[in-house]
Amino acid sequence: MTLDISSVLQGGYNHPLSRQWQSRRGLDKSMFMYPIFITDDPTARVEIPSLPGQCRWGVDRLEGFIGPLSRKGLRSVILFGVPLKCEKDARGTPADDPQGPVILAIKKLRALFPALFVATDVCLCEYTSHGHCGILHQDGTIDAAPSAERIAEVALAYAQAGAHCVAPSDMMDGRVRAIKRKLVESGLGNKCLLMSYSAKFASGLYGPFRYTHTHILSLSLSRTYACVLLRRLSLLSSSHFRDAAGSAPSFGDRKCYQLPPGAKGLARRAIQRDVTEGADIIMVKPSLPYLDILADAARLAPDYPLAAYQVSGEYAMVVAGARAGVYDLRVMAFETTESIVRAGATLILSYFTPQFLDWLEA
Ligand SMILES: NCc1[nH]cc(CCC(=O)O)c1CC(=O)O
Ligand SMILES: [Zn+2]
Ligand SMILES: [Zn+2]
Repeated sequence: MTLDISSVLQGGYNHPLSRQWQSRRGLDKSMFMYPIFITDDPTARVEIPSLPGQCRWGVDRLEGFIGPLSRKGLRSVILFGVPLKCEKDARGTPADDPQGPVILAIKKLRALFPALFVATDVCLCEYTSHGHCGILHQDGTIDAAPSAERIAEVALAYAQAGAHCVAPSDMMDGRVRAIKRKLVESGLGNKCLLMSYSAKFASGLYGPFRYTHTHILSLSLSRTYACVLLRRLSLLSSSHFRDAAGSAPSFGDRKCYQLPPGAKGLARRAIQRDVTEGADIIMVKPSLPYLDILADAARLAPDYPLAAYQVSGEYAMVVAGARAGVYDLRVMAFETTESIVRAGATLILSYFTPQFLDWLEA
């Protein structure tokens, strides 16, 4: 029996919030999905200097952190694992460790906040020894089929732990179909939403995010590949040094899977591909430099909710400009967000979410 994943629609509107995302409307609280960083020290609350106002949180802190936001109208979060103590390997084994921070956080948030929509970023880079988002051939290039399969396995583990939504951010070929298939086969096809980072560009704007994964400035990360040390010698500019202990690859870059900034055609093809592979929500990332892609996505996939990720570097830019006295923070947070909605987004992944809960208070 072949599995017809294109017949499965219910996963996309199983939740009251995902039903709201089906229609286009003006800015409101339910459009915001808040990205939060969960680390493996249960009591941690560590500020992230490059992302002012954002912290890495331990699971024991989630009640105190999310409780007040939930009372202000927070509807959804997306979880990013920041493992700092685990043993990383070539296949990203800790990604679906039942005792890992993401799975524990899913369970905790579901139990504490029944009305909160819990999405999880799905990627291997935080958990692989080489820091790439997939599984590699001996020569260091991406091995597509096992990468998609492994990512699907991790997504399934998050869905089984109770995630309402799994969101693959790796940009591996075939992973949307692999994930959807696994969800359907496991009886979760009509329960768990698949939000695909469909058009994710190889952007300089992920800098602060990679820094969120930085524990100590250390050069002792991965020694799996012979070329690493050699390459590292040429990568010791301050910015690469900073990335070195985070989720940044220990050699090479992500340009073989994330899209080149000028590649409108590839972005359009990736969006259409993910639609046919069974995505329930299409995402464009970053947001502001790619509003044309967002508008294209709205035309290419008019029948789908459309997400935009205003990424760490965009947030940092808005905050930095405000701190430098260039403009008012609130004015620019609204202006950038409104432009994203105008371009066609029905939901926004935003580090400004807590502020908007205050600002949108009627
Ligand atoms: N797959 C990892 C991942 N998932 C989300 C982001 C960026 C999020 C942000 O910058 O806010 C990244 C960084 C990257 O691809 O290098
Ligand atoms: Zn990744
Ligand atoms: Zn590569």
